[in-house]
Amino acid sequence: MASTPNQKEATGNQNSWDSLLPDLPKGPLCRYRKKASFNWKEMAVLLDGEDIIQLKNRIFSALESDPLFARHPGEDLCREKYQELTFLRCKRLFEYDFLPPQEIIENPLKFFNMVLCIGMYDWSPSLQFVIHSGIFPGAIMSAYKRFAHVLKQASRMEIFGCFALTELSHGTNTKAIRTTATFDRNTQEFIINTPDFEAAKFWVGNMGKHATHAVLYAQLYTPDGQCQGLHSFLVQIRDTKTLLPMPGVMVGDIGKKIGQNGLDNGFAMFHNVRIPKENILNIAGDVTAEGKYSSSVKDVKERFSAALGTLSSGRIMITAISTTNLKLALAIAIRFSAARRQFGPTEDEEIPVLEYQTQQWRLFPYLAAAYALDYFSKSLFENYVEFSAGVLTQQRNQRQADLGREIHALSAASKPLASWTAQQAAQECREACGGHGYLAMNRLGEIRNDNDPNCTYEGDNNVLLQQTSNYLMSWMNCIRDKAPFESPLGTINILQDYYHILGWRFTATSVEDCMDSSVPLAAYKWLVCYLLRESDLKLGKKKQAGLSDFEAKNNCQVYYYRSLAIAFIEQTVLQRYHDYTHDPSIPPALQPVLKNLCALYGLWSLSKHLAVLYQGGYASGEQPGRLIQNAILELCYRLKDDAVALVDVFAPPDFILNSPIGKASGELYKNMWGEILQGDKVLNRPSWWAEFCINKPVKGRLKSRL
Ligand SMILES: CCCCCCCCCCCCCCCCCCCCCCCC(=O)SCCNC(=O)CCNC(=O)[C@H](O)C(C)(C)COP(=O)(O)OP(=O)(O)OC[C@H]1O[C@@H](n2cnc3c(N)ncnc32)[C@H](O)[C@@H]1OP(=O)(O)O
Ligand SMILES: Cc1cc2nc3c(=O)[nH]c(=O)nc-3n(C[C@H](O)[C@H](O)[C@H](O)COP(=O)(O)OP(=O)(O)OC[C@H]3O[C@@H](n4cnc5c(N)ncnc54)[C@H](O)[C@@H]3O)c2cc1C
Repeated sequence: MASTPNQKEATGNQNSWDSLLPDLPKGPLCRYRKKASFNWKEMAVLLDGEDIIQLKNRIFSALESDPLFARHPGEDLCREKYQELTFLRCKRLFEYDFLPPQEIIENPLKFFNMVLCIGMYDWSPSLQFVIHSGIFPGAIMSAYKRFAHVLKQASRMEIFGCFALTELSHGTNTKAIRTTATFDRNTQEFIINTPDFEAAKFWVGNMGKHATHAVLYAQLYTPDGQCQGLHSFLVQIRDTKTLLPMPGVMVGDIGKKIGQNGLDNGFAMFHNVRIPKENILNIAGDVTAEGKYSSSVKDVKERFSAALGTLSSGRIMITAISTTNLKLALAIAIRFSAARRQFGPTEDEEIPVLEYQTQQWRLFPYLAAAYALDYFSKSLFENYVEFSAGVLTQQRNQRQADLGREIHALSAASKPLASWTAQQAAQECREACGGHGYLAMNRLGEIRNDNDPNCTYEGDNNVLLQQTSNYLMSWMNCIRDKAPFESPLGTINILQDYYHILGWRFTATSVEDCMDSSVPLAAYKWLVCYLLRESDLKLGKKKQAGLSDFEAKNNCQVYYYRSLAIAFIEQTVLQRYHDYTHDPSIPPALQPVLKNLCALYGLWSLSKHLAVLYQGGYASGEQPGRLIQNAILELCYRLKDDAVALVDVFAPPDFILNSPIGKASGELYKNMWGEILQGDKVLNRPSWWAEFCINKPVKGRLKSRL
């Protein structure tokens, strides 16, 4: 498989890099580009590999030359028009057929990258496309023999898919979903019903206007009146020839959102809608012709996790989507900061705002996070591909089950980490660009608003973190019993040394010591063990005080379970990135800057836990806190001359980035001015000019006379 995150060596030479990646235009940013310690093209080839770069080029240039994707400066589309355009663009993606199935099978990372490339242009068509051709088929794949024809129809866009789990009154709490699917053995059908409007399916992407078929989650009832729990079904909701609702279905659009308004999120209610028996997606269980429930998974909890297993792929993808937003925002803010000059040491010399310590400290840790999270999301996706291969080949061994649990625990925390990081970064980048950051044409508002739901969909971040902390707590018995244990990906193996690690202390004595990521990594290992111990003690105390399991766990979240899950995922991201950046096969010209990024990511993330490091005795006295702070500032300073080249590595072409202040030339004023003047009716007299010039207000006419 080409272009994996495990690829360690940049292939080729200057000529081959030049043929893959064109030179960037000359301009004010050259000053920084010349000072960079590395060749940005070599770095791009190392991180993505030639194959993925070629795919990206193919997609970007197709979009740029297609009038349907043309950018219209100053245009303000109404929602209806934006939804229509999004659908036309999504349809056009089928015509391009960027990735035939064989290419995806050979390298699934290409699918992952395709979604991100289209998203860099605009998330609405990208998400519409991925819901239909990723989430919808992904959810029915496990029953694929039965549904081969549906997958074929979906691949030709003869039908259009959505994924309908959430209801008006329940989202994260999936056990409380109330839509019912009752088996009728006389007709061999399921009857789908929505008990009342609060159980209407709600928020469902593609359902508002276009979807003809839904993967629908409902409580399965057998003829004996027993509820067999949450199952998924394939249900037709609109006629494929007319797009009118099917009999018994009421379906509509939920209205304007804070972002992603090209995408049609919808609601639906079902009244005695009959679907054939075969339309159950028999991942967790099935019913016989006589109406008896059968499942190869005997444990109810395991059945529940099997029914929700498909959500992990979405959470990994959202980790990458958020990281992509992080990159877009940083590309704009860092290029702006390198070109924008304000104040200076003398009256006649103004310096780029990137030279200011505060600007570096506000932006560079996010730059480091973008590199670390990018590596992590790709590597987790590869883990997921391995897991999926096991599901498709129906492997039912212990390793496969353990791998599913571990990936669930990782993705349930990496989605919160990445989406929150991008959310905070988008705001910081907006402010880092001053007033110009607030101008819609510069795109930071769109990035911030389109990123926002990443914190909520596919499970609310705060609730998902509980899944990760539950997973970590589940190892406490093994730890106490000193029983041997390990996980398939090895992410919890540090807990084997739990007692030993709890005795570790901060030992660095100079800023130079802290320049390597091994320092924050050791601190993180201690932090995870410490928070695990404290969470366990706290839970024990709550239970002893007579609280039920439910209450006890709820009262251990803040400062304990929640912090534990966050520390664990940060440690895991850092560990993977540390291993990658320290691999001897990384080209020597690239290794120093990558190591600086890794150390900065580790120290900056760790600095948010300083209070706990002191509280638990890992750090004491003035020195540790001071050293960490000074090391962060030193690393920011060391990265200053590399920052522009580091964003050149991941910034898409100007047309895709679509931000005058973020263009590669750095000619921010020319670019902004040009765009403003291209706007429709910029210089026109307003159509309501007479309201000022002729119809003068009669002052006080409407004043109350009571
Ligand atoms: C060769 C092979 C090639 C393969 C190629 C692969 C290519 C793949 C491409 C796929 C592409 C996919 C693209 C996706 C793109 C995404 C873009 C985003 C677009 C936005 C769309 C938005 C869509 C939605 O929002 S849909 C609605 C989503 N809703 C949710 O996520 C609901 C969240 N809630 C829950 O998941 C649960 O209710 C939860 C987790 C909160 C649990 O609640 P509860 O407290 O009731 O249960 P527990 O007791 O905690 O759990 C019981 C048990 O189950 C385990 N479990 C739960 N979930 C999972 C899981 N996903 N996997 C595994 N196990 C799970 C849980 O851990 C418990 O286990 P224990 O062992 O008992 O602890
Ligand atoms: C843009 C967008 C697109 C979406 N697309 C789809 C789609 O295609 N298909 C689909 O099925 N769904 C979709 N959804 C729905 C989405 O999956 C849910 O909104 C999400 O799972 C969160 O559920 P909720 O809205 O019910 O939040 P709730 O669970 O009601 O959460 C509300 C608040 O309560 C808190 N909370 C809840 N439970 C707990 C707890 N146990 N402990 C502590 N705090 C708690 C949460 O942290 C949150 O702050 C979409 C949502 C959005 C915003």
